[in-house]
Amino acid sequence: MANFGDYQLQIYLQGMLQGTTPEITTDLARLESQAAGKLSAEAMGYIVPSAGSGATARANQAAFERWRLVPRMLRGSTERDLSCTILGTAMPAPVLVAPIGVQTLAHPDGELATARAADALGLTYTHSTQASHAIEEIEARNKWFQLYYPTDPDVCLSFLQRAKAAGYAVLVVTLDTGTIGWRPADLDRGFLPFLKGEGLANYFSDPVFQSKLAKPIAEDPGAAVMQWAQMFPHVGLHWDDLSFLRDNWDGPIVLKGILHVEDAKLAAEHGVDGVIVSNHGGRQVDGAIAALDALPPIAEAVGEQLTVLFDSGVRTGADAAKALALGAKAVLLGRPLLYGLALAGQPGVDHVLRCFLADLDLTLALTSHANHRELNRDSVVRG
Ligand SMILES: Cc1cc2nc3c(=O)[nH]c(=O)nc-3n(C[C@H](O)[C@H](O)[C@H](O)COP(=O)(O)O)c2cc1C
Ligand SMILES: CCCCCCC(=O)C(=O)O
Repeated sequence: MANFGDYQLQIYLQGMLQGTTPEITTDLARLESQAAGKLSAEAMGYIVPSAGSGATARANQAAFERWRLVPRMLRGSTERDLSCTILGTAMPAPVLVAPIGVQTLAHPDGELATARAADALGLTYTHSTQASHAIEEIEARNKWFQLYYPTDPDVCLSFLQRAKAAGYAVLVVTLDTGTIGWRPADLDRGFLPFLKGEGLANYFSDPVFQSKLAKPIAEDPGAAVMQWAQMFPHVGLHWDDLSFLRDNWDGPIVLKGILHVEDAKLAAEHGVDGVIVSNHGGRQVDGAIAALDALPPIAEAVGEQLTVLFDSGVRTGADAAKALALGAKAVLLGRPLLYGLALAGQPGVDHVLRCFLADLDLTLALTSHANHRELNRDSVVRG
């Protein structure tokens, strides 16, 4: 059996034997500056920054710095097994592709490339409601659908039915983006891709959405964008609204954007199957708690009842190992994949995923773990 860590040896050998080095950095924290050379200022302004002063994104990084792994010795395994089954989806590693909208901002192939790269490794790809490609266009064996719950129930139902028909296994309902956060980098440029009609593929391809327009989209695209702008903000969404999803989606439901332990308990009471502890990579509430700091109490409170997943600021194998030790069953990776996409399309995403999996695998090897399930609260200390 091969280990994900073998990618490290492959890179060394290519350097030594063929004299070639990776075109894309292996340091995921440096990807951002490398991608900056490829992306327009508008795209960088949308993708990279966080809400407001950036305090939440900084807090995410600081929290990972505070927690430290405590390596064990002499109990490791030559072969590591990172496989797991999350909410019925078999995965080769506890790593998923986070839902990311409007990926054609980064590369013309957008979500098609990201999904293919994930699929080639057997990883799960999560498709955003705000994607540049429609639900039906995604080819991946393991795919989950992320819902931004539209205010129009007919359109919402249509999304659920389309996702089910297209083979999406799990519904991820994002709760932290009832409306867009205060994002100065975009505001200063007056730029929001959706208002240019980008990232609306799921809406524009939707027959129910189309039926609500006075004219076909091709004849009046501006009116279609405005119709979307009416349906997207949903700050009035309430716990009671989840029953509509439960009634119309027969697979697992995961709530994304949970940070408060009471909300995690409410999630369990409302019959969902999992939560993603996330602050949206710091893009929504400036000054919010670091996602990693929110994880331990939530995992403790609902970890037995719900599948607890994690994202926001994960950049290294050590970051993933810390989140897993603190109670997450798997982590989702966000911006680094978009940077890989910007740099080289599908092969760029593939490289980033392989680097990340290799780093996680080697972290387990070096801390004497045969698999990620052995990580627990004793594997970390808070500095
Ligand atoms: C450009 C961009 C677009 C995003 N679009 C979505 C989206 O459509 N739906 C969603 O639930 N989260 C979205 N997210 C948030 C990610 O799913 C994830 O929570 C976040 O990126 C994790 O933090 P990280 O980027 O630090 O890894 C987006 C993030 C970025 C950077
Ligand atoms: C009108 C805002 C839509 C945001 C959708 C994409 C997203 O989640 C992001 O963080 O950006």
